Amino acid sequence: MAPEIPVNSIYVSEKAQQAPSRRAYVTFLAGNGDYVKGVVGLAKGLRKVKSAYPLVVAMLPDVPEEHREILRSQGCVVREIEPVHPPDNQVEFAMAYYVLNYSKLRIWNFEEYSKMIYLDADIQVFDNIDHLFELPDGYFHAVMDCFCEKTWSHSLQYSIGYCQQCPEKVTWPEDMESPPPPLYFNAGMFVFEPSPLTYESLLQTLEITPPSPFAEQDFLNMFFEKVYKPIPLVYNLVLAMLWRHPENVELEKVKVVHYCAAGSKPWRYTGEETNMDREDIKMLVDKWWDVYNDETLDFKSKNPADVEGTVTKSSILASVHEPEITYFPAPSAA
Ligand SMILES: O=c1ccn([C@@H]2O[C@H](COP(=O)(O)OP(=O)(O)O[C@H]3O[C@H](CO)[C@H](O)[C@H](O)[C@H]3O)[C@@H](O)[C@H]2O)c(=O)[nH]1
Ligand SMILES: O[C@H]1[C@H](O)[C@@H](O)[C@H](O)[C@@H](O)[C@H]1O
Repeated sequence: MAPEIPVNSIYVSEKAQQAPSRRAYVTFLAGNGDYVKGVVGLAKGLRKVKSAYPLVVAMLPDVPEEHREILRSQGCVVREIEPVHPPDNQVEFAMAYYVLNYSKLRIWNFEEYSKMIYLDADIQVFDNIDHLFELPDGYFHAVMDCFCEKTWSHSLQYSIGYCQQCPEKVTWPEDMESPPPPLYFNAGMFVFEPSPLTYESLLQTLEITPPSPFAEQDFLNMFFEKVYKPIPLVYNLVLAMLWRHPENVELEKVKVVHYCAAGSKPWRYTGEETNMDREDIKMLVDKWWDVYNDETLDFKSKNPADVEGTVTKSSILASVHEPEITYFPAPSAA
């Protein structure tokens, strides 16, 4: 059950005036695996679209120093965070490693920033989205998710074929005990205001909230239910939308692509998984690589001392592997 959270309880800190210097993008990085490539791609993507704001990388202590160095050399602001653990519970996460993502809650404590745009490391920005910093404070802005992929098979929505992307196709049965679920966002991209009070409230609420399959995504949906404001899907194209709801997608207008469908992470892409052989997917994966491989997008520091160590960047990146989870025990299945 969602707690009652009136709009004014999303604390907007007094310091949260919209000074441009206090705005930033923020992403999350865990482990010694290959998601660092996603962050490098994202940093270069933001540079390509001439974003005016820095990219902060909130990272767990298990990110190795050489990966931190790569990110600094790409102009990122490296911020170490402590892991956040959900209360013990027997839950089967949609993907076992989703337990890591509760640590994202730490970004509400980045109070030197007044407004931030969170982007997962498997996101690429193909058009400037700086204007989203102008969205009104006091809300949680994000794109509505789709419930049609197998990762949703634990849910009632999936079992009856209901999706909020096309609520008239399979309507919510009248004889259902519960009302249709509230609008649900994908937590790979959102606009928010850091605030120590919201941060404390998030952590305290987490302590009494049992974990659930989509980990922090479910939790944030519950916590911010009353202040959630959907934004157009061009700001976070969840790739499954291409085959589940093509009528809702105008691909040429999409600004932000989220490579979250199984098999779609560009740096692991083989084309073999279901739906990965589609022309639109191949085009989007190629587009990601074009940005990643474009050396003209590498950060050019004004201070030569800052770029020390960048010579070995390519060789380090070429050798990074899929992540090993070192910080959290694997969650037990229900
Ligand atoms: O080993 C890892 C695993 C994940 N991540 C970070 O965690 C993010 C989320 O992981 P995925 O991108 O693999 O997850 P999905 O896109 O499938 O996840 C969706 O559901 C998750 C539920 O926990 C989160 O809400 C996430 O933001 C949302 O897009 C990554 O982008 C990355 O920033 C790492 O740094 N290292
Ligand atoms: O929010 C989720 C998440 O991003 C998963 O990675 C994806 O498999 C689902 O389709 C999506 O609804």
